[in-house]
Amino acid sequence: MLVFIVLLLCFLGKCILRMHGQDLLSGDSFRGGNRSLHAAEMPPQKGQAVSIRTEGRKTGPNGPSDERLRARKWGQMTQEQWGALQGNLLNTVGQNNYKTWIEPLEFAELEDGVATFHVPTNFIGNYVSQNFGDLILHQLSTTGESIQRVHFKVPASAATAPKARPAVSSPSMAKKAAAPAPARDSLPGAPLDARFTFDSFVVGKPNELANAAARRVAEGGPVTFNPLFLYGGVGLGKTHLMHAIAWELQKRRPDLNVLYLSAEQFMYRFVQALRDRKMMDFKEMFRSVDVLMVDDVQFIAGKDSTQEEFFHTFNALVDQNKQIIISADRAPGEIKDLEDRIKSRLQCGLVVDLHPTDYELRLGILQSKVEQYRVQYPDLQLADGVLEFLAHRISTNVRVLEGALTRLFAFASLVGREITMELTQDCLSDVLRASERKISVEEIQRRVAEHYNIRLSDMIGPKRVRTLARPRQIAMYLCKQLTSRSLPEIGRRFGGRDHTTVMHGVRRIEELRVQDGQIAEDLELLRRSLEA
Ligand SMILES: Nc1ncnc2c1ncn2[C@@H]1O[C@H](COP(=O)(O)OP(=O)(O)OP(=O)(O)O)[C@@H](O)[C@H]1O
Repeated sequence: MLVFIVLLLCFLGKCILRMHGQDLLSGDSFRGGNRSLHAAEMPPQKGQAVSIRTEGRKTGPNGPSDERLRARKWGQMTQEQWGALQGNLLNTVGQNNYKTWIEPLEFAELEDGVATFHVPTNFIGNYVSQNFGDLILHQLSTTGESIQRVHFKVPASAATAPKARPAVSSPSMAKKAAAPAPARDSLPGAPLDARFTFDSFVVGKPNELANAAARRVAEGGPVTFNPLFLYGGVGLGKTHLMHAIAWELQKRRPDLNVLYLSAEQFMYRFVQALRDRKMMDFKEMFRSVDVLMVDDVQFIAGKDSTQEEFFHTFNALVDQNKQIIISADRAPGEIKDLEDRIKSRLQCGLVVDLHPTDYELRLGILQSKVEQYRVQYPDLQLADGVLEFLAHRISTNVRVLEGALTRLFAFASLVGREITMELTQDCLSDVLRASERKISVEEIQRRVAEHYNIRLSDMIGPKRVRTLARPRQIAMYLCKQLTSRSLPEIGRRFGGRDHTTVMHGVRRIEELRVQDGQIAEDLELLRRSLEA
């Protein structure tokens, strides 16, 4: 009997303990006991109460448990740490990449060595993972936390939100968008660069037609030409103009559903839809836009299924009288491996090319960038002639030109010096070498000989009379300025002269350039004709 009573008491005691435990667990739930340390380090989920599960742990009814307090502290610390790391990332990836790819990331949680970030779209997630994943992991590891992996995901709340899409999809606009939040996962568009507007686009002869056509489309009036096809070489402003159209349309016609994306993103979305068996959603989404802008369409050349889908999307939109704007690096007819039926569709509207920049346009772009830099570097002095020099020397593309100027300003501000010609040549020696026009020594000799009306043979011959020696020195000077040849090489091409003779000639012309207006004018004329 005694044994029975003891057993009964034990059983009742266990029941009471278990009930008590469940009561306590009803307020908060906890994660597995064997991972209790890690669970206690879990940061709170965004927008929710802390959700940490464990077994057999208790918390008082009047306040959070120790674990919960620790979890909060950890969460705050991590957000702070992430904030600090963002600064490092900005320095490493540059402002443009940062704004487009890093800024939209929201730190969500750290669990089992996996740091999770929320991203507005799967596309951004994949892009960041592929291009900046290692960098972010490296930065996170500097905090001393044990992090093996970074993971990017679209938050569930965004994926299940009602389907709505802003007129133009961009992270900054997505941030501005009022509730209800758009279904970010359904946004296939690429972020727009806030700097690429019509205001910041410098117009010159080479791009005036493209600019005018882009502006017309950006008015959002009745569709007059479809598609607008912009093409041109690398870095000539195609993307800039497309973004400018998108921004302008957003301002003027916020009712329109504008979608900008690269052909690569189009393909990516298409493949993803196939994989997820969501082709109907894909078709519906692309057919519901009012303005479709596809950048770098040459990318889909040779990709049969993507071309097929693009073709149908294109036709469906044109049939509905929806505006399409396409860009490519060459004219439709010249895109290799692009189906003929697509080529002919692309030629149906207005095909406009952006010509390579000329000196005046390059100078205009540099001047406009310098105005922007004046705000950032108010104390920096810029010597006369530097912009003209850069506009002359860097004619490859605007991207390189801009990059050179950015570097120059950053460098000058770091060393606290005026931007002189000498500093420019030092700081940008590699860019200047790389973008050197392929002007040959022979071409210079020929032009100078023509200009001074002397025989080419006299240019390289032994005679030293002033009427021949001066043009020869001018030609040597121009060879030094406009080619990458060394002094000994130049000497060899001038009838096997010694490099000291070339050096003397170059110095003499440098002096005369300042003292003698006629020589300065001749040099300018010759340089222009050689660079034309
Ligand atoms: N006319 C212009 N005025 C001001 N900035 C310009 C102009 N043309 C190009 N740029 C600048 O040059 C850079 C490169 O331009 P963009 O990216 O639009 O070139 P792209 O033609 O699309 O090149 P890619 O073929 O490589 O895609 C951008 O920073 C852009 O702002």
